Amino acid sequence: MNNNTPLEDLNVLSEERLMTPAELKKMVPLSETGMETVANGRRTIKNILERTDPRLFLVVGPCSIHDTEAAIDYAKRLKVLAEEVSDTLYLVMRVYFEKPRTTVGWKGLINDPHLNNSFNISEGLTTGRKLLTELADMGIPTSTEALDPVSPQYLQDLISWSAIGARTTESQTHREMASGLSSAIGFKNGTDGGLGVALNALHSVSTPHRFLGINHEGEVSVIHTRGNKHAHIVLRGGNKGSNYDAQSVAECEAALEKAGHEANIMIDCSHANSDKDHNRQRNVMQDVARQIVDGNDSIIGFMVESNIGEGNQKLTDNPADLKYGVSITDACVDWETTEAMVRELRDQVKEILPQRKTQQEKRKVA
Ligand SMILES: O=C[C@H](O)[C@H](O)COP(=O)(O)O
Ligand SMILES: C=C(OP(=O)(O)O)C(=O)O
Repeated sequence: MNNNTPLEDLNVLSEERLMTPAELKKMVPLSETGMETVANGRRTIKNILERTDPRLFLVVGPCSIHDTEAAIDYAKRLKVLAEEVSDTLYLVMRVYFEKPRTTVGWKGLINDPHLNNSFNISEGLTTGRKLLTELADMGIPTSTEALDPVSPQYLQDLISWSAIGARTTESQTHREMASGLSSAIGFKNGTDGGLGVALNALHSVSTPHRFLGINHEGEVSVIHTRGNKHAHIVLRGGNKGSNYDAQSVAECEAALEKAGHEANIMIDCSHANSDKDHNRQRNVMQDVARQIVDGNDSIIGFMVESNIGEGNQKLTDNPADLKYGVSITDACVDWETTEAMVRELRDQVKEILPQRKTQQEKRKVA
């Protein structure tokens, strides 16, 4: 029991002390090889954003990770595909442990690693860190949604690209947190499709902030950030429809220019851009690939929700009944479709890569 007055914690049931970030890192350290993977992943993405690398990067993988064995299985396939297309595309695996829910539901592996409302967050963080270190050892660059403002201290040293989701792009807490992240970061447009919140986020995140957080020893601290200079927008569609078409992309470019931001746009093929129909992700990618072939040079990457098996499944009272490699959050394209989509994109874009480089060089000179 604590010594609080009867006026405090009226809605708090209990508290448990968690290991510190330093303790978890000591227990699950990052190897030299893993460190190289992360450093190389971050550098490559930043080079793509800065246009010193003409390739496109793809954030591709499960909507959420609930089974680490299946995640390793997926990663092994991705590694082979990544090498095959590496002349044109840079593949980064989606390793999402924290899910922002519209109302309520399973909030991800960190919050409830046993999928049964036992909420063993300490185990969730440990399992998540172990998976990320294993992936880094395999040479797989990873990405995640930075949702909880405390968890980055436990995991972000393993991440090459981060997202701030549509539900939190407008949140000051998330913009402050992102201003201190070491990876490049994508801000989704709002759930209503509005670009304004993401444009404001790009302004905010590039600026230094002072805010409350924890340090590596787990002590409550005032965090003073430098500002993140590698932030960009992610178009994911909204309540009123999709926003990946050429006109929406042109409107986004104009809005970025007016606000004084780099014209760097990632297209999320899923979410409201696919109307949550996983099969439509392929059409979105094909349409956007055509825009790139036709000369668009503001699109720097894609997001795809992909898994071993197609679609999704409901999480029931018996997690042992779950089908292997199938999402328990948003529906995903299966592995075979993922391969086909990635190869199709590579084949289309490969031809114009030298031209794209020239356009980028021209832009740098201008
Ligand atoms: O990407 C995942 C979901 O779209 C997001 O977490 C919202 O999910 P929900 O509407 O099922 O809660
Ligand atoms: C939750 C996600 O997307 P959004 O924020 O666009 O809904 C996601 O990418 O997992």
